[in-house]
Amino acid sequence: MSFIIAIDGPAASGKGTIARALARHYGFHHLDTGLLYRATGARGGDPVRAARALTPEDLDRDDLRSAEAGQAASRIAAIPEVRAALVDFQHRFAAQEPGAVLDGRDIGTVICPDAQVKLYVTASDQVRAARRAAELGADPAEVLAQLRERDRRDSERATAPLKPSPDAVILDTSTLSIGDAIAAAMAEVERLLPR
Ligand SMILES: Nc1ncnc2c1ncn2[C@@H]1O[C@H](COP(=O)(O)OP(=O)(O)OP(=O)(O)O)[C@@H](O)[C@H]1O
Ligand SMILES: Nc1ccn([C@@H]2O[C@H](COP(=O)(O)O)[C@@H](O)[C@H]2O)c(=O)n1
Repeated sequence: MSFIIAIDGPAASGKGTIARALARHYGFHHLDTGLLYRATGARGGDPVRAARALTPEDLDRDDLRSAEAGQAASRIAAIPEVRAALVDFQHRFAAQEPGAVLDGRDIGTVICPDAQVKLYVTASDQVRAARRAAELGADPAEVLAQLRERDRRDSERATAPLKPSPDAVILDTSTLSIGDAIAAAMAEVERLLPR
């Protein structure tokens, strides 16, 4: 049986950074599930049709990391039929041996409720905005407003809202360096990894 690490959290909390490091360390497959929603939004047209037609190549587009693509993603992510169209791909990805790390908003709650490790990675709004602004070379105040709008939309939607699974370990990275955040996440995996 594949070993699944589910990592959820709000925008720019550092979940992708941790997910990539864990996948590299353990030799697991990694899926940034936000890319599915970003690529669906970037396809344009009817979002449900776009989600159903998504191919792995769509995830390689080089315009998916922009703030605009993030906003478009969070709008179409609130549509239940869009989410339903993306479930099978995520389940197949998670089933790969020897294990998989998926990061997103609903991995521990909806997509992989039986994941062996569940982390909810968070950080203060200001810290997240500063990190994302530095990454994009953007204005921190503008990024802060966008993050808050996206988090509100993601948390308040009716289907698969952003929230920690009751059995998730909460990891607040506000005052942690990247190395310390990865070490804290790895300590949790080590506790639960069968030997
Ligand atoms: N602990 C940390 N300390 C400082 N910078 C960090 C830390 N963790 C992540 N970062 C930086 O913050 C930015 C956002 O991190 P990352 O992309 O991992 O977040 P995310 O939660 O996956 O974002 P998204 O929701 O957009 O997918 C990146 O530039 C990353 O290098
Ligand atoms: N499991 C997920 C992952 C993402 N979303 C939505 O996509 C937007 C972009 O995600 P990033 O991780 O790339 O920032 C995000 O704001 C969510 O609306 C989702 O709904 N479920």
